[in-house]
Amino acid sequence: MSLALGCVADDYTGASDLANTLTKAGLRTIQTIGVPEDDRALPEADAVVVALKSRSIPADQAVARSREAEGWLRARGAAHVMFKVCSTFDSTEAGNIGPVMDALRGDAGEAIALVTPAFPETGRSVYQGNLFVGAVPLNESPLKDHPLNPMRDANLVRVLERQSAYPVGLVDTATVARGAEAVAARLEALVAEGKGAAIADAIFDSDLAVLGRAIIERTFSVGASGLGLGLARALVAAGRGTRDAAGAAIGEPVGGSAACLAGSCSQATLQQVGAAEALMPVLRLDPARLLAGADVVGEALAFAEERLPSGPVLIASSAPPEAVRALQAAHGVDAAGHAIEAALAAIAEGLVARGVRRLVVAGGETSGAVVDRLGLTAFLLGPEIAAGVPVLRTAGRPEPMLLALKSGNFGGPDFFGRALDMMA
Ligand SMILES: Nc1ncnc2c1ncn2[C@@H]1O[C@H](COP(=O)(O)OP(=O)(O)OP(=O)(O)O)[C@@H](O)[C@H]1O
Ligand SMILES: O=C(O)[C@@H](O)C(=O)CO
Repeated sequence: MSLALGCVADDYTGASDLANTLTKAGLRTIQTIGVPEDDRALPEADAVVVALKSRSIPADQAVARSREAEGWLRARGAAHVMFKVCSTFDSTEAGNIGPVMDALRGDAGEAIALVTPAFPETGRSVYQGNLFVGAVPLNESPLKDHPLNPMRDANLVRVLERQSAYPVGLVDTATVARGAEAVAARLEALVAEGKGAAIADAIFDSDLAVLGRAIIERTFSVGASGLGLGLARALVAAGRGTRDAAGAAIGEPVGGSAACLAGSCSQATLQQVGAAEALMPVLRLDPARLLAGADVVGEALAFAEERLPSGPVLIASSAPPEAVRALQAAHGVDAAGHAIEAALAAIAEGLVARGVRRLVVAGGETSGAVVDRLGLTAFLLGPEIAAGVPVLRTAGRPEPMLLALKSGNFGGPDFFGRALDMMA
């Protein structure tokens, strides 16, 4: 395997989002769960996205796991490694974007990391270093109420400088508009100033194409799927891609029953769960009872077992911000989050034991818990359900499954129905 591009993603939904973008742009892409064993046979690929569940763990653990993933990718020919972060820069004051970026940049021998979470396809843009979600700055968007990492500052130069050991500069939109050479020159000027990273403005896909051309000969960058698009376009233009069919085939139907799990409390997911009530039986879990020791998992599996023969079900813990805050006040942010993730993962395992082979999961941390509990190790890319959300087919599992791992903020109100139709 000689990779054109290697990627280390800090959550599983983000990994599938990026793998989807790279596939559509013409790179044969595989998503692995964690760092594969050295003797693991993988299909030929132009790009590999190593998915980690490292966004919300202690920074030293995130750094160690990310460095191991980068080393695996470099050993398979990746000259450029992109650290995939959330398009809404999900992180806390302590990181983990800054600490992981500093470590991977050092391992890559890279003088400066270009950083941009811009992803115009989903309404994420960066202007003068400020991240916008749609028409509003990050700190005025629903991300200000994120259960694990509420985003309270839209200025990413400030945000990243608080997380990194190095000063952070800006490649502004006027520089990007002048093209790849101007961006490259700006990066060298920032290196001379002692900067270790640079937030790059990007509003349109064309800006991301400029950024991809400007850094493709560098060894390391940080971004969301938009930067992945820019890098992929630069690689395909240089003849490094295979222009493979963009996720057209997911192989033979996998059969079995279908189910949906939602752990995301994002505004988009709350709307999607509400819309799903018109399509299928929906069970809304009571996290307070779960944390009080009730057998919420057993009750949910009994609910599902009774109804799965008639069609899909949806089981959700998702709740609006005020309810999330009340539960966290009573039990703690991490304790509440981890307990609910573990419960949804146990429910997923029980659903598969009852014949589910098509599974839709909403939420990055939730997807990570579910995929780890099911012991899934790699995915092939299928067609796109919604921007940033592909159908995934398990690789290496005796009985194949189809999954959709939906980032909390992605997809329209009809997402669950649309996903199930495409996974039939
Ligand atoms: N009712 C609830 N109250 C409090 N926390 C909840 C509740 N339901 C889910 N959670 C927790 O909220 C967190 C949601 O994070 P998750 O990453 O799954 O979704 P997201 O952040 O919306 O998605 P993404 O990371 O893809 O943007 C998880 O830790 C989950 O356990
Ligand atoms: O970039 C995004 O917004 C998603 O891929 C993601 O990382 C959500 O957790």
